[in-house]
Amino acid sequence: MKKIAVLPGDGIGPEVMKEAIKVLDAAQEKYSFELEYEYADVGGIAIDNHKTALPQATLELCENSDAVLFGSVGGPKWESLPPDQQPERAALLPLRKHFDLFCNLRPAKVFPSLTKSCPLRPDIVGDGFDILCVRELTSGIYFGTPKGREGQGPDEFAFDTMRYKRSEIERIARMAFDAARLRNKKVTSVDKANVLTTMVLWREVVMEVARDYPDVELNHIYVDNATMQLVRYPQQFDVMLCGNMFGDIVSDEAAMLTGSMGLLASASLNADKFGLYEPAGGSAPDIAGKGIANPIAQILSGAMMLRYSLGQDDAADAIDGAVGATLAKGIVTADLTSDRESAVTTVEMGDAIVAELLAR
Ligand SMILES: NC(=O)C1=CN([C@@H]2O[C@H](COP(=O)(O)OP(=O)(O)OC[C@H]3O[C@@H](n4cnc5c(N)ncnc54)[C@H](O)[C@@H]3O)[C@@H](O)[C@H]2O)C=CC1
Ligand SMILES: CC(C)CC(=O)C(=O)O
Ligand SMILES: [Mg+2]
Repeated sequence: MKKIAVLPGDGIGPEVMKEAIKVLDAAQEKYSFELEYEYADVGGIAIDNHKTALPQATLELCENSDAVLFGSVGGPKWESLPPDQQPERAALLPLRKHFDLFCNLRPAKVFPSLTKSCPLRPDIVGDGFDILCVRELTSGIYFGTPKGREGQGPDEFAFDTMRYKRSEIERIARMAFDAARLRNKKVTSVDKANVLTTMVLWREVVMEVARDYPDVELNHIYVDNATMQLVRYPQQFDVMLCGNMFGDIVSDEAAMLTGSMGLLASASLNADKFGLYEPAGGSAPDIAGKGIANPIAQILSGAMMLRYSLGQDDAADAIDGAVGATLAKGIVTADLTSDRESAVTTVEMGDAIVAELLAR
């Protein structure tokens, strides 16, 4: 029996988490394994209930679990709090740091039946693309110190520090090259080495690591060009290796190119392969509570958890297959169609994926 810390969080988090658990329950039934779920508050709901975004009990639950399934945190209700008490900065970033989850995998792949939902022109999207964004998650400008605000009036200023250690770049680069070896053997390192000193070091270290992977092609691209090339010709990319901030931005763009933010799952792993699994998107306050959020990113995050932390590859493959087959039947949530009348709800999408999984 494996223990899973389930942290639904805020906004659409609890809605999509319910569907992911439903699918994981069906997978257990079909593939005869057992998961024990323990739920805990995180983010805004934890501020409301426990006066802190990351209660000690939640952290201890994660420490005592085999994996963490995370929804999303944050929203307008908590935006007026001091920045360092807001859910994203006070819960998600500390969780990532605490478990040293430096490797964030975000696979953006077009489901064949969704080429119509892709915002690119049909002649550009063609048969689709398959990109793995490998994002450094525990360093860079999101974590560098000092950061702060000083002064007053027109002279008031604010600053963040972008900092990367050689060892931090090396370990994420190795993850990217290892991943590329199992795919199409191409790494594109996204940087801004023409301007940022940290990115000069980034490029140097990536080139050094590349020497150990002569079978993998390495390219470098500046981040501004990368975001443009993604919409011009996404098929040119296999593995995109990014620092923390550029990976955050590039992966949202890649998600939308597959049809919706609600499709992009992610795994955040440490060196021991302990993982936190969450959709790449946020709490989507604009649609929260309406029952229309796409649960697929959360469901596929559950599948990634089965694959990377729990050794249930067959069940993970079956969930991936059931999602693809459901979409292929034309069953889509509102984010994937302009014909809102035909869209299914969050719950109906979860039910359809469960039915497909059990029928396979
Ligand atoms: N990992 C996390 O917990 C993250 C939390 N956030 C937080 O979430 C809040 C909202 O952030 P936004 O910038 O608006 O980004 P967001 O990703 O929550 O939403 C951006 C757009 O994508 C849509 N969207 C996202 N997920 C969807 C889904 N599953 N189905 C259908 N549509 C979906 C939303 O409706 C919205 O129009 C903020 O407080 C932000 O800080 C943002 C990103 C990650
Ligand atoms: C909310 C941020 C802390 C993170 C984010 O946008 C992300 O990880 O995609
Ligand atoms: Mg983001």
